[in-house]
Amino acid sequence: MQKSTVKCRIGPSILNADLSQLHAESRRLLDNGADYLHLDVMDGHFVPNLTFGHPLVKCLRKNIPNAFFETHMMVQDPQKWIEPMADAGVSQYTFHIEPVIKEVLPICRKVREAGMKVGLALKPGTGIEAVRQYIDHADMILIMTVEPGFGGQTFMADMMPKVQWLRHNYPLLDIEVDGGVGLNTITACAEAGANMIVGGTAIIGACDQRSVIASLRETVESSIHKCNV
Ligand SMILES: O=C(CO)[C@@H](O)[C@H](O)COP(=O)(O)O
Repeated sequence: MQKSTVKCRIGPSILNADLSQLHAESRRLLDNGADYLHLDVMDGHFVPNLTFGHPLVKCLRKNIPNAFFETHMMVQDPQKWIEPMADAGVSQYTFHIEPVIKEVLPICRKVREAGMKVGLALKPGTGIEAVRQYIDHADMILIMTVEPGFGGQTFMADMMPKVQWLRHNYPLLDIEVDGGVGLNTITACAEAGANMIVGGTAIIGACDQRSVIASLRETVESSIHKCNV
């Protein structure tokens, strides 16, 4: 009988794309093999940067009806945007636990009730113990490998023990890494056990997006395969 296992999925972050061409850029990423789109929502409070909100996601959804949309909510008040993002057609609502540490569980419930998957995100300074009790209420844990707020930063390899701990204890959990992930850093992520890979500048800035996405996938799939033989 085939062992059940996690699947590798590559989700480009569109943060550093030409946002005036968001539909075309998103289409191109999906045509080049992306499994989902990672949409970085920043409110200028939780992080010192501002991007876009549910109105833009809704427009994108109208043009791209079928792709899996993950919103990475880098916002101070994630409760506030659950309904608007569900209405905009978001598939997975990934929020940071830091500003809402006492309300994580009710927020997870509300996200599910609104029809979206739940992702819980951890900043680099947040230890895994902060999320442990909520893992069973989430579909995915996002381990940030840069300080959230900007694309193009240096990958923090010292976040890999968090990924390793999660994979060791939760063999079937979706574990995402985000920040500075590209061809030079994917092996560390894959070996630690990440299966959902967010790539920003490494994919958006590539001349050949298809081959970068394929290489990232190959590295992750070969690690998943090694763990299963
Ligand atoms: O959430 C963030 C940054 O806050 C990320 O999604 C980055 O936008 C990824 O970009 P690279 O670090 O891969 O360039």
